[in-house]
Amino acid sequence: MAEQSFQLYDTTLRDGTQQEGMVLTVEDKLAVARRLDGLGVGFIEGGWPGAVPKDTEFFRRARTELVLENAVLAAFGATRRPGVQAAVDPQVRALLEAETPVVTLVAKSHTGHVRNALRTTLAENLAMISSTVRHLVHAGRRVFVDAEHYFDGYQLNREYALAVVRAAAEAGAETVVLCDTNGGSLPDEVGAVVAETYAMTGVRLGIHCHNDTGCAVANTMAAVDAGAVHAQGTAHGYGERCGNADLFTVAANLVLKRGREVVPLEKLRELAAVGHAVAELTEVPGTVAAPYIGRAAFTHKAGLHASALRVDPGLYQHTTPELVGNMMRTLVSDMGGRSSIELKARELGYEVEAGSEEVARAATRVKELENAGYSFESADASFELLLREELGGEGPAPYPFEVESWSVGVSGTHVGEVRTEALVRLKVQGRTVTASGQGNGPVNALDTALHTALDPCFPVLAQLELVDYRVRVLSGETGSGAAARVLISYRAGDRRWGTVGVDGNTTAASWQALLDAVHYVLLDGPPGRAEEAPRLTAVTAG
Ligand SMILES: CC(=O)SCCNC(=O)CCNC(=O)[C@H](O)C(C)(C)COP(=O)(O)OP(=O)(O)OC[C@H]1O[C@@H](n2cnc3c(N)ncnc32)[C@H](O)[C@@H]1OP(=O)(O)O
Ligand SMILES: CC(=O)C(=O)O
Repeated sequence: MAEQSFQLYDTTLRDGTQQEGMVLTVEDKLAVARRLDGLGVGFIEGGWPGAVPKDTEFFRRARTELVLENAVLAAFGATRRPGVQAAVDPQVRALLEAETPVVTLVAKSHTGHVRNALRTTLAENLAMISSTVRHLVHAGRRVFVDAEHYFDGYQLNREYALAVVRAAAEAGAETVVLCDTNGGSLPDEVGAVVAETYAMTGVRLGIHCHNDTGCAVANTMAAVDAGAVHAQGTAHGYGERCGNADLFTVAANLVLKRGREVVPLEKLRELAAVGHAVAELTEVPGTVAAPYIGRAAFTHKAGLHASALRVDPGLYQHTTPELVGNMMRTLVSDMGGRSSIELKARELGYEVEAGSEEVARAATRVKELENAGYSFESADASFELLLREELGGEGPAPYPFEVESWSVGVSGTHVGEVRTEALVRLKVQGRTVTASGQGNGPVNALDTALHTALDPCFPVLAQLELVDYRVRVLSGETGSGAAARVLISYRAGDRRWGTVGVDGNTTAASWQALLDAVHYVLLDGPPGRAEEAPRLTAVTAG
């Protein structure tokens, strides 16, 4: 196929919203469109005006509220109904009233669908495609045709599927997009059908894949390799049933693996940020292990991986994370060794060497503690405290307060009122401070009491916000017989970190995790962490 300009086409706002659980307001859709435009995608399909009232409203508001710098807006809809003129078909009129430069028409290309779903003749379906495309082109629209069920239709009746492609192109469609609507095709089949279709029609082809065999991205890449010059997808692969091809993965693959700059390289660096922003807006998170942009995409847990990564990150990474706005991370766990500790320590800002005794001690302690039920993967603050103890070389760091005692009481009344009260007794700067706190449970009450006691002396603690609390019962899983592991997540400004506690008693495990958080902040963890300062000096400064 001769070199043709490549189109990256996003259908998050149409096919993406066909995903179970995805409900977007017009405001959400406008915001998602702005983020995708910022990424530099070529086309944004906004919805189906005339069919979905919210989408009609989206296109109405888009005229004044959506200023796109990169993308061209497309309205999606069906060909005219059988036996009706395109000009008077209300849905075709709604497509024109959306006033978008591009209209994408879904058209049947599978004879079974024409006969059984549309309940019309094969000839009338071709006429529906031709007349609708001509009508829209005549009205000044660029028209793309999504040939629905193309791959299944091609297997059933190749001549008819090809006739649909020709009819659309001859009527003026700019691109005919071959759709694996049921998502059941495999890459070799998709590649072969795209190549044959191009060889027999010479029409500019696109690809739209669903993920029902887990092959939507692979099928899209196979289609591109076979000559498709327009690829459709959705953010995070959102979409009907198992979803669509993930547009973020497709974009990164095309740019980094095929050298097709479907988005500029500098925009690709925003891929992860755009992915997270879209997930926030839709409230449907992408998967942690999503290629390129997932939190785990460049995260390393195994010790042997860490040991090679110290020498050369390319040894366990297929590309450079920064190219897609991601970063390499190391997890500390019982599956790591000294190299994992070194890499994690460096990530946290400490200059250490895997060969040092301190690092070896930290690695041993992590293995022992994890065997006793701790988990440091998401408790980076607790790990940093452990590391500092080892690097300081003098046992526990000198915290600026001591715990004398703590207690929690839960009481109830005959009318069902439940009261939880915590009492803490601390030695702060030479004085004994007693404080109480109430809460909706023991952790909340202890947290309140700690803040009441400490915030007046250490105002930085006021920024510490407990955002998540998880408890896992460990019966029989650990060497020590400990019963509960508590993980607490905190936020201060835009920083997040976690702590861990393990004990036979859930409240005592929670108290450990709460104390770690306070210690961490007071030993110059976030907030107010001095990024530039060598971390080790802070240990001795206490
Ligand atoms: C493969 C895809 O994902 S394409 C996108 C699919 N998206 C959607 O369906 C979301 C928006 N859809 C809707 O709001 C509604 O289904 C509408 C407005 C399109 C149609 O609503 P209704 O008229 O109430 O009918 P219903 O939802 O039962 O759909 C059946 C009708 O659509 C027709 N139809 C089905 N596929 C097509 C098509 N590709 N082109 C034209 N008409 C079609 C059927 O022939 C049937 O028409 P009939 O009632 O005149 O016999
Ligand atoms: C058009 C479309 O969404 C499909 O065929 O899957």
